[in-house]
Amino acid sequence: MASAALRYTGVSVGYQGVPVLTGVDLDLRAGQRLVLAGPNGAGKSTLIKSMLGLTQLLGGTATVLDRPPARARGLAGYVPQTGTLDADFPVSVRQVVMMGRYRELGWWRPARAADRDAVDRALDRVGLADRARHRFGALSGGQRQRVLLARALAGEPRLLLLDEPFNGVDAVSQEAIVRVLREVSAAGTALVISTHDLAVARELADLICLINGRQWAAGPVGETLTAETLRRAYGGAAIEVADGRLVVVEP
Ligand SMILES: Nc1ncnc2c1ncn2[C@@H]1O[C@H](COP(=O)(O)OP(=O)(O)OP(=O)(O)O)[C@@H](O)[C@H]1O
Repeated sequence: MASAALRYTGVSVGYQGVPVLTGVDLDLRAGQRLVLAGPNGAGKSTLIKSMLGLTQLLGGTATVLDRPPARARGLAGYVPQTGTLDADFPVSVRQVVMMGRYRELGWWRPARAADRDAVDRALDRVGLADRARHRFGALSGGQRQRVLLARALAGEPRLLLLDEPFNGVDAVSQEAIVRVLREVSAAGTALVISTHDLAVARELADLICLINGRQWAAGPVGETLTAETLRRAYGGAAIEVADGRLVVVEP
C-alpha cells in the first residue's frame, strides 16, 4: 500500500518553458494537512495545478499518489478557486456533487446506489443535505464552495487539493469547511490547501510551504511561519503581534 500522497524534489513549474516557481521540495503523507502560503501571484495555483499534471514541470521530480502527476488526475479530489463553475448553469446541487462520481461511474452511465450514497454522505458532511434539489446558482458563495467541496469528497479521494477555499466565503461556511477538512484528514485523506491568509494557514496546517516565486521555507508551522521567513517570502515587513498572530505588511 502506497503511503506518499506527494513527493516533490527540486521542482520547477511554469508556462511555455518559463518557470514561475522553483526549488519546491514536498513530502506529504496520508492524513497530513499541507498549506501552501504566499502572496498573490506567488505561484500557489500553478503549484496545485502541477499536482494534477495541468501545468508544466520544468525541473526536478514529482510524484502524486506514487504516479506521475497527470496519471493522478482522476484520483485526487480538486476544489478549484471559486468562479470556475458558472453559477448561472442550470444544475441542481445534487447534480454538481454527482460529477464527483464520474471517475467511478463514467459520465454516460446512470448513477448506481453506491454513487447516490456517496453523494448523500458528501452533502451531509458539508451540512447541505437539505439543499440537494436547489439550483446550484441560487446558493450563497459560501454554500457553493461547500458544494464544490462535497463534489470532491464524493469521489472519496486519498488526496484532496483546495485552491483558496475561503475566498469570498462567509464565516459560517468557513467554519463548516474547516471542520470537514479536519474530519477528512483525521480519517486519512492528505490535504493541500492554498491560502494567502496566514491566520488560516496557522489554524489548519500540519505542514506549511511558504512560496513566492521560489520555496522560501517548508516544514512544521512553528519552524516555518517565523518573522524572518515571512519577511523574505513577502518581501515586506512581517510583524508578530502579541496574541501570537502574524501580520504581514506588504510593501
Ligand atoms: N496560464 C498562464 N500563463 C502564463 N503565466 C501564468 C499563467 N497562469 C499564471 N501565470 C503566472 O504565474 C504566476 C503565478 O500565478 P498563480 O496564479 O499560480 O499565483 P497564486 O499564488 O495562485 O496567486 P493568486 O493568489 O493571485 O491566485 C503569476 O506571475 C502569473 O501571472
